[in-house]
Amino acid sequence: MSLNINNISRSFNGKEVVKNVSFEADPGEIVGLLGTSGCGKSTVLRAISGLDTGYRGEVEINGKASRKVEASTGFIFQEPRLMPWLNVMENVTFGLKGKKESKDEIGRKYLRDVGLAGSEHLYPKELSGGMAQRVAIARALITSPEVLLLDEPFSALDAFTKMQLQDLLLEIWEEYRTTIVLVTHDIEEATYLCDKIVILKDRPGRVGQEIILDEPRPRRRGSNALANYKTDILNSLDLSRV
Ligand SMILES: Nc1ncnc2c1ncn2[C@@H]1O[C@H](COP(=O)(O)OP(=O)(O)OP(=O)(O)O)[C@@H](O)[C@H]1O
Repeated sequence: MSLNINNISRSFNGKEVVKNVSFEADPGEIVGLLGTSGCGKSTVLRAISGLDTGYRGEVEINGKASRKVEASTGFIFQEPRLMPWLNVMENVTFGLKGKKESKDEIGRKYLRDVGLAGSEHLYPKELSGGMAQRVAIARALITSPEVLLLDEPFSALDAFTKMQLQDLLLEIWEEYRTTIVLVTHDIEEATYLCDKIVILKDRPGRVGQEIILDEPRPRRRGSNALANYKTDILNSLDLSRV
């Protein structure tokens, strides 16, 4: 599905925090929303998601204006937000209708996809942070979303788990070709994952620059090409001397 974000502005208590933000995501594209803390990334994502409707401007999904949470949209947040009284399988299949056996069969497929086969009966308190976030990814995928909105999904994880889950996200994207909008403040993450990076800057937040990453996958972390993109981003954020 395509996304057209047209001139989104948002004020809270009379203070504008995001101003005239516009960008597009083509079907199957991974678009990063990158910027320093407080520049309005989550505010823009909440407008796209339909969770917030108090903005000016327009969000178009496949060419159609939308101001509600669409069934075709999946969410992954910074914290997994699992229900502690439900086990892994029950958390993942919670939103599905139908008989338990058929729900469990679908659940097993998505748990396999995220590398959690065999963990169906564990409860959230028995999971590591990375496992819990894998459950959250499976829960988002099980509704077959055509758009995935990710708000700093890996920022609470240690560096190694973060890299594993970034690769998992790419594997999943290879299989489902979902359109993805990823909010992040992690420049390495953005350059490793994204086809396009929309840089938000200033207060109120506005689009500073769009960077197209014309770089085939699989990408190599630490490659010169990605380092060059990182320099471009730091320059765009006026952070190259920090
Ligand atoms: N519901 C709200 N009520 C009042 N102010 C808000 C609300 N939501 C966001 N803001 C303000 O809007 C600004 C942008 O917040 P937002 O969370 O979108 O930034 P962000 O770029 O995602 O930051 P971070 O990277 O730290 O999560 C901040 O100054 C924040 O305090």
